[in-house]
Amino acid sequence: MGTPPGGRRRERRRGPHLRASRLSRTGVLLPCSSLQDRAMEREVQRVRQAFLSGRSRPLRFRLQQLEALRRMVQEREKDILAAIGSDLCKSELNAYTQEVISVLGEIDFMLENLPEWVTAKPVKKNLLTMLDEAYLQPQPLGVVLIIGAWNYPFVLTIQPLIGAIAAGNAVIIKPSELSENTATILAKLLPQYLDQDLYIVINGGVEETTELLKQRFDHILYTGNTAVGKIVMEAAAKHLTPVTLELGGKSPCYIDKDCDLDIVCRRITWGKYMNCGQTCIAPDYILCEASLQNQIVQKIKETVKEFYGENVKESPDYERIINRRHFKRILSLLEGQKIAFGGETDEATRYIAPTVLTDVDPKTKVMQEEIFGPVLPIVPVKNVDEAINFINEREKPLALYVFSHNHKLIKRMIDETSSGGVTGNDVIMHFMLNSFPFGGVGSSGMGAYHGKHTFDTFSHQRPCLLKSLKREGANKLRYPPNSQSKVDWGKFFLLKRFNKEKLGLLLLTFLGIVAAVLVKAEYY
Ligand SMILES: NC(=O)c1ccc[n+]([C@@H]2O[C@H](COP(=O)([O-])OP(=O)(O)OC[C@H]3O[C@@H](n4cnc5c(N)ncnc54)[C@H](O)[C@@H]3O)[C@@H](O)[C@H]2O)c1
Ligand SMILES: CCCCCCCCCCCCC/C=C/C=O
Repeated sequence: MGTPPGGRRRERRRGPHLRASRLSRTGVLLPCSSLQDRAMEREVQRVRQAFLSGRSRPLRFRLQQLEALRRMVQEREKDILAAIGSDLCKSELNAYTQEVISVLGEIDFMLENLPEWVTAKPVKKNLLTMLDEAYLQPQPLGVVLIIGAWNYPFVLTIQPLIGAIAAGNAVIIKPSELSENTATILAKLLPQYLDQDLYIVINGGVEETTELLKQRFDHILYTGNTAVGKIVMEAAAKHLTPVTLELGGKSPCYIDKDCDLDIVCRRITWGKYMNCGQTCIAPDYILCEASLQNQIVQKIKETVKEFYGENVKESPDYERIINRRHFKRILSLLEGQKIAFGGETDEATRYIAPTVLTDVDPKTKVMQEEIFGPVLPIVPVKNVDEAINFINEREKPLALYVFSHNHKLIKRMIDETSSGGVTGNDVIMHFMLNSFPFGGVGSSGMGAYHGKHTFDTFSHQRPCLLKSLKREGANKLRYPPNSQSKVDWGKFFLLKRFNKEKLGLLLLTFLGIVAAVLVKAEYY
């Protein structure tokens, strides 16, 4: 079990940390001034120089760095779990299953597949290029910036890093300052295990992030809220830097009448109250027919007792809200609502009990913003058609959940709505399958990562066509002066069409057969 949150004392500690405006890389503290701005520029330059040295590119080096990262996670597991524990009041066991397992799984997956992914892939050729070498070569983008989130401060920062290293990039990692213990441990440990010039951690708050975003990167992957996502994208646009934005939204959960409510409620209770509701893909609210409401409340209540015991506050499996600002924000969402159960709070420890709201009016505040806390509104709808309309009238969510025995209904829900990802008859679990791209759509984000998708996100698929300096005769067809005959040849080579009235038809046909045979021989 990590250190329990220290209430006001911890809040005070976090204040000066931000005001001190420190750029800390391996413990370097700098005064708050324009000197610091230049220091930021120099740091990014230093990383770029390291990238330009070319040493991040060889497969052997990437594999070594990934193995070193795995060693770091294994050897310093206790420190990492303690840091996550202090930030979110999370037990070691929960920190391990919710964060460390995914990181280790992702590293293993990369190590296993990277040799194949980095290999150039031949592409299909046409008649014009049949004698040439044509392939796609994945190449690193350069210096990438990863801005992590605080709610799963380890996995949401390190998982993108794994793919960025695998793709051969240099990386600047900016952990969230809200999860300050994990930010500190990352700044301490990563330089002990990874190349210190290619992969650096910059810690700080809004001021440092703002300064960092003025620099030029070759890709930025940001995880966090939509408002800051727009700031990141605007800053990136100044350098035409591509972005991956892993944002949030209100992920709906539709419960059909035809289902096993005991199981449904157990799964929803797990996904909603895990990490005290601070999960980007947590079910945000429930849509169901009014007749189901009371049963759902009763079953979630029973499950909360089964999971966390009589006294949730004492459970090692129940976390706390990250800070006072978010605590107060969530409390404000309860105003005027019908609390079916839960609702107990404790400001000193930022505890909010698992809470369910019933008969929620969609116009109220709790239905206007992502809750990101342990509050579960139930919005009654007449039927699945109304549920689909309800979802489609709102911003596209990061996740969608639908529970039913009726497979056709689930398929219909998928076909007629949009969201980053979907899990049918469960919640959260699509995050755990690394063959899926993880990301949002519309206001829940753009781009995706996990597994090969992270490698692709941080790579450029470079088309390479290698020709010979011989065979100039065929190339003359495209040089001026142009003629009808050249056009006919062009049609033949590129459109596989030829003018039947023209002489030479027989010759073209013959050539066509020869070319087809050659292409086939070259391709297979
Ligand atoms: N898609 C995902 O994988 C994912 C994962 C985690 C969280 N999220 C989303 O993140 C949201 C909640 O977390 P949050 O940390 O964004 O909320 P937050 O508002 O508490 O965090 C603010 C963060 O943004 C930074 N920030 C604030 N103003 C800034 C500015 N002007 N310029 C640069 N940076 C600035 C801060 O430094 C801080 O790190 C939710 O919407 C959640 O769904 C998404
Ligand atoms: C023994 C079974 C292990 C399954 C563990 C599932 C843990 C789920 C962890 C979810 C992590 C969610 C990441 C967050 C994304 C956005 O905030």
